[in-house]
Amino acid sequence: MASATQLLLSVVTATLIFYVGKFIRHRHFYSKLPGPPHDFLWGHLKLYSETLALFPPQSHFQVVVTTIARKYNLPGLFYMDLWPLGPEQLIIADPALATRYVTGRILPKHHRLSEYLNPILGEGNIITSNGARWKRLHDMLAPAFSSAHVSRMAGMIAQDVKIFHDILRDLANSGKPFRLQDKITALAFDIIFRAIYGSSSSAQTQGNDDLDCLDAVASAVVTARETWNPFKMRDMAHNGASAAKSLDYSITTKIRTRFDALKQDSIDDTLCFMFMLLSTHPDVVGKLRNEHNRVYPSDVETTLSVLEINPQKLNELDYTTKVIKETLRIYPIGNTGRAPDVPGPITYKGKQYPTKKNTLICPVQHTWHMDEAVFPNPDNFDPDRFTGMDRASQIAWRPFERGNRGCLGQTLAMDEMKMVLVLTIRYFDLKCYGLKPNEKPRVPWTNMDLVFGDRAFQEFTTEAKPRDGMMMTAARVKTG
Ligand code: HEM
Repeated sequence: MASATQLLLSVVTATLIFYVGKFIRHRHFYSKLPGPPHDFLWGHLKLYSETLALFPPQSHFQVVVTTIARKYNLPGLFYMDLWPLGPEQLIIADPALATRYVTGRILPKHHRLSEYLNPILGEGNIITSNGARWKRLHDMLAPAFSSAHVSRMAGMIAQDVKIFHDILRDLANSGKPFRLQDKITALAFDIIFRAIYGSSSSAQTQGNDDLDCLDAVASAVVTARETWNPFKMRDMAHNGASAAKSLDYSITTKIRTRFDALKQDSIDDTLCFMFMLLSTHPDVVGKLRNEHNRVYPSDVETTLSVLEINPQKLNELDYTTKVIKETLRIYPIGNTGRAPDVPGPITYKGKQYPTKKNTLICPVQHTWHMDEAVFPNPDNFDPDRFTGMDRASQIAWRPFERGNRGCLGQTLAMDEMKMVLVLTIRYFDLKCYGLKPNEKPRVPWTNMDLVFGDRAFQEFTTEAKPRDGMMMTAARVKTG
């Protein structure tokens, strides 16, 4: 009996020694690497959570990384030791290094992305796949998003955007505040549905069950991520699975892998932030209106016809493109997470930086998009900064990421956002509703919250979303 107890004690002691040894080796390894102050007990966990607490609830981690990079003056590349709650991260904050490592090579997507996104996007989706599976999906989807195909679809897209225009007109007539995000999400869903299946989903006018199911899956996964309560986690897993089952049932007649692309709601996030920024920049709105009046007829019906007949005219919208680019510079919707293809050092400025099999390589666009050295006065919404911009800054703009794993939907997204602006900005003034500007800035690198309150900070759901659905009011622009 005594020997059984001794045996048990030895096993417990050996296990303890093993884990303490592992802990010490791990923390020691990261304490020697470039990064913010490292705590032997907490690694960077405490710093991370203290920095996150500076922001409103559920803020996107990219603002945490930017704050830490700025506070501790960490240019280029640094490590975040979030073990055991998260993988150790190698943050890339230099766009040139991102170009070298993410554009130049196809580093595999990190398994953490699959763990988080697969419950929402489905197993084997293009965003988290690697290798032959990704190649097959990419080759299948790429023609649907080519410039030529998007151009052919422009007329159909314009019709959906016109429905959005009509909805705004009714809202302007009513004067009632509304959640802009809901309206734009339905628009984006209609368009992408049409792009892939060639028919309308009528999400804007009648609502759509598939869209509701998508929302339910995403919201269950996000709630499960935010809670420590095991019962709530279980309930959310159940809710998410049953919404996903309904969705799968509803799309059995459609090609599942293509459906994955529907889960891109990045366009509506971007448009919400664009209208938010425009609401306080009448000078930018004036320039947009001038450009649209120069390229298109003044009335909405004839403009719609031109959009349908001659979609190439969208390429003449130089300033409009800059407005979209500037919005995505300040509010990128998220970033990629890669794993080293072969664990080994990354060479940067002549020095070598180690990676392990599990290291999450994270180029954080937001951090260099808000870097004074790359984009001067980064907190200013200034579309004209893209005029005559030097090559380094041009390449540093990477909200769609770049290279083989860059966004397939970029052309579609840009064209859609241009059409939305063309069919709205000359006809409506949109104003933020219920803003509560902060009295002092939450963090030193932005004053946006002095104007927009906590809405200035993107919320982390599946990507970087607007807070509270971006409540707005619309008013019709007086002509003559
Ligand atoms: C403003 C709008 C958009 C932004 C900012 C954006 C951004 C991105 C980013 C950053 C990635 C890389 C993700 C990663 O590496 O983990 C990506 C990938 C992708 N995006 Fe987008 N996206 C947008 C709209 C769209 C749209 C409308 C579609 C299509 C319906 C789309 C389809 C895709 C696909 C299929 C990929 C995966 C490409 C691959 O892995 O080969 N995106 N997007």
